[in-house]
Amino acid sequence: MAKIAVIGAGKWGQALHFALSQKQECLITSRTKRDIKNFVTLEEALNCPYLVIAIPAQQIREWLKNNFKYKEGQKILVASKGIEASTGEFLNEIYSKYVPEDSIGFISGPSFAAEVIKGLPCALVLNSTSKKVYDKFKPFFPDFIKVYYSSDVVGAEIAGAYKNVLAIASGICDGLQLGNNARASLISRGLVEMKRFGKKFGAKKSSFIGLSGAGDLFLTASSTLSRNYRVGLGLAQNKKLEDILDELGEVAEGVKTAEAIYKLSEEYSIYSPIAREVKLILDGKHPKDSLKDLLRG
Ligand SMILES: NC(=O)C1=CN([C@@H]2O[C@H](COP(=O)(O)OP(=O)(O)OC[C@H]3O[C@@H](n4cnc5c(N)ncnc54)[C@H](O)[C@@H]3O)[C@@H](O)[C@H]2O)C=CC1
Ligand SMILES: O=C(CO)COP(=O)(O)O
Repeated sequence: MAKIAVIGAGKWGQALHFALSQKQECLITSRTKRDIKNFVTLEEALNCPYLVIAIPAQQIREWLKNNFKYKEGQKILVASKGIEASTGEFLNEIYSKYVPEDSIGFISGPSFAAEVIKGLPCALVLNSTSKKVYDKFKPFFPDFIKVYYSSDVVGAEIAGAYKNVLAIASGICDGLQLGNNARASLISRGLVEMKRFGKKFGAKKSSFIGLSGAGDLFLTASSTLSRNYRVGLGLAQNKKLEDILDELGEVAEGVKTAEAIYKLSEEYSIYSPIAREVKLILDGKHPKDSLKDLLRG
């Protein structure tokens, strides 16, 4: 009987399923039936003692409410990266109503699904307030993934969510052909910005200079493999957001997360100029006007 199951068969769920199938049998489930080895019903997946949940951040609250009942002893790994836009709540806060804190972990770090599913090497961080969660999940991972431990759940979550917004900004920067200097400036100021934001919520500085922050930011903000970066490219071409997202056909968490960061920054008086401009561009501001405001500010 399989011990571990992935919930959500999007790009990341499938890549994690591939990775976690290297050393043991791993089940997978999603809303619609897929032709994937070891695809099972949701009920069967939920009976496993180890679950990896890879559904988009904005859908998690509803999904938990409708489908999830924690079983004593279960360990949960959350693979999503985003902040809920309607409430500004972090994922660990949403999950805390369903899963005991010592039984849940959050994965972060640079990891394009398209490379993981080819078995290319990468390094991730498993963030949990309980090291036991890391000790339990680590043996499931294949040799091509190095998994580090951190207790900074909030820092990892903020870094993973914020970098998606910065990747949109970077895509806009490249789409406008502003050059390599501009992109490097944007990324490094973005790193400072996400660290400042994280500090307000108790995140550790080290998470931002490590894999969860700089690692994932450098990756996502400089590659067309990133959906968020591609959203930025589209915005720079004055395409409508709706059309960009339709064409993408996959989730770009930065779109909703920009809204969440904007709201939280207003509420807590945090200076977040890049995230703010991304939110305004998503709402229709011209990217060139944003650029002028950022350079002036
Ligand atoms: N693709 C990647 O390289 C990586 C993605 N992530 C994160 O993983 C999460 C999922 O991303 P992807 O799998 O890439 O997105 P995707 O767009 O490829 O797939 C999303 C999946 O979630 C499912 N889903 C959507 N709404 C649902 C609901 N209400 N109930 C149940 N399932 C639902 C969809 O059916 C689909 O299978 C995101 O938060 C993303 O930021 C994290 C690391 C890498
Ligand atoms: O989080 C990711 C890589 O670590 C994936 O980024 P995108 O969602 O922008 O493709």
